[in-house]
Amino acid sequence: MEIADLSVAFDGVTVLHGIDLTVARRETLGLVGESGCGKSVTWLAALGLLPRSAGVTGSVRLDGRELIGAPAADLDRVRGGRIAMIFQDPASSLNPVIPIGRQVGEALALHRGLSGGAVRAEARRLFDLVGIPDAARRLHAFPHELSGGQNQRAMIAMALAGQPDLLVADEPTTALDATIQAQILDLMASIRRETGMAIVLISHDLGIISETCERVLVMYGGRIVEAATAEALFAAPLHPYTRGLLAALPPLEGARRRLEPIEGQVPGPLDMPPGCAFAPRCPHRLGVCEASVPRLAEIAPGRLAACVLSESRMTMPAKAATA
Ligand SMILES: Nc1ncnc2c1ncn2[C@@H]1O[C@H](COP(=O)(O)OP(=O)(O)OP(=O)(O)O)[C@@H](O)[C@H]1O
Repeated sequence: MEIADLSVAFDGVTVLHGIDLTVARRETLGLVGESGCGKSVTWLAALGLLPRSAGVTGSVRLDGRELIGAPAADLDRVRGGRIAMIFQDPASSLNPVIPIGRQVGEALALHRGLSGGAVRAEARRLFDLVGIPDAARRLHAFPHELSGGQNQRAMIAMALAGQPDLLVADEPTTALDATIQAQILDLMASIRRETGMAIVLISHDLGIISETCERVLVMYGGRIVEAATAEALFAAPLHPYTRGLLAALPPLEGARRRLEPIEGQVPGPLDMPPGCAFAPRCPHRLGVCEASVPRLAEIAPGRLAACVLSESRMTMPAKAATA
């Protein structure tokens, strides 16, 4: 999937500013950033799921075919078929008055053209695959009869019904407790290994991203501010915002240290500063940062950052760069 110069405005106020990103087959891509930075809007816009009133410009291509402005019937085939999306709160995404088996069955009929016994057999296979115990009985259950973790597994089963090439998971485990969270992430990883589908994981949690994703995009103020492999990003983050996110994370190993919060708050779309959106919170800001928006530049192969200081950071010893 190739997204180019994707922008979104609500009531004339731009919230997403020219996003460029690609997702390759079988890849796991993480999208991270604080609340309101545009993670969800990027994907809702890409899949044509925003309200009609939203102004969406740019290009979203799947295997070269443009999705922005594509006929509704084409988008219906893509959504759920080629690309599936799961959300934070399974209970609000599932229909509360329809047994979950039937909801999975509808997806199987729509995207795979199955009917009758074939639907029941495949729904059961999918429930087994996502680890819902006693699948035959649970297919008849309503969402309120299942736990949060089981409902999220049912959502994943529904997402898999169309055999998608790409699964976009928007905070899929935020509503779940820590052990169930780990199980759901393991489940997604094992399904990816089996099916070869790509996964885009949207999360505000860098820990989850580091464990799950090969490549990471960091978003701030409706823009991508850093892009790198997970390994490079966690070893030596370039953008001061990424460094701030990492400094605010409790270390799992080594000596305990005081966590450093990022002072201030993410600016809303109406009070976006004129230059770099992070400048008002940045401990290293220069005059130039407040004057113009820094370009997302390739600092090294596969490493992009939108910060005037990132080039010099790249040449600094790692210890100084992360300080
Ligand atoms: N339907 C809408 N109408 C108006 N503004 C919206 C709408 N949807 C999102 N926004 C605004 O777009 C911006 C980006 O929102 P988005 O939901 O993409 O952020 P996010 O990074 O996914 O945050 P979160 O982690 O809280 O979901 C925010 O300022 C939000 O208020």
